[in-house]
Amino acid sequence: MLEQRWQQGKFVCVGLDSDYERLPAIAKRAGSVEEAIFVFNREIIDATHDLVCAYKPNSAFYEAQGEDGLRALARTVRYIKERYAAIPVILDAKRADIGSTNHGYVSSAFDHLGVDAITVHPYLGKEALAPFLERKEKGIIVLAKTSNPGAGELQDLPVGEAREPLYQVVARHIASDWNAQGNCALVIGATYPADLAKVRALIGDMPILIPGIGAQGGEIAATVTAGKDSRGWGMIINSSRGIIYASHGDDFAGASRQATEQLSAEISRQLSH
Ligand SMILES: O=c1ccn([C@@H]2O[C@H](COP(=O)(O)O)[C@@H](O)[C@H]2O)c(=O)[nH]1
Repeated sequence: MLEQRWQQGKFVCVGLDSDYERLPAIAKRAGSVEEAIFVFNREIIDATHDLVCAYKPNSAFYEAQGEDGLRALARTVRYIKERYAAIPVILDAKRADIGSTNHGYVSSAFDHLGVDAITVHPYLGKEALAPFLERKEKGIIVLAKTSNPGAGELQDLPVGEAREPLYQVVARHIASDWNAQGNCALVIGATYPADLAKVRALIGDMPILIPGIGAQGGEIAATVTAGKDSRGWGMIINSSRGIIYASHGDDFAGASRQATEQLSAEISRQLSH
């Protein structure tokens, strides 16, 4: 699914981090919390669907609203699947536990919610993540170097005989060993372009989900230079707040389209250099 989108020059992932408290008044007038979040998402999806390579709802914003939020998330995923079936949906939930518990996370995300991919953290190791990794028709996107300022506290620690930073060890393990089904990808923050380049050199053409553009300070030019694969593809470049809150007025959907178009055009410009 991603390759089809990349072939069309689409690299932007719209992060549906729909925080009820930040929704424009016009969306809140839709009624319940569930309805407001769903309507907000639907308008943004309808306004951006032809520009994106993926949508990425972050489960935190939906869980925060209890049952209303969870119903809005389920309706949002269903809406994308029914209207825009070619667009992958990534659930950003950063799951992972011992193997037996992971079966529950897998059923919840893939069988009930119906998303195409999920983010997980690697801390419990390949054995524990087997229930995710075995789902060869789904994408398993593993955190390697996150975008936050404190990411290096653990992720940069030198490990093993070669004293390699931990995030590089994680990236190599996943590319060489965990990816037997060809369904893995990595998360590398746009805020660390030098590390992004190092990881790209280690993992070949494996996809990378790249958050941290815009609100967190990541720059497009450095991200594209460091993140593109040998085909000039391989990037899922996420922007959440920069797109969905581009306007807080009645024109929020149009503004989200404009912000997506701008980001997409900037990525294309960098790719053509
Ligand atoms: O390293 C990471 C991993 C995930 N995220 C998530 O991506 C979006 C970023 O939102 P912006 O508003 O574009 O900053 C959000 O859902 C994060 O939880 C990340 O930022 N960094």
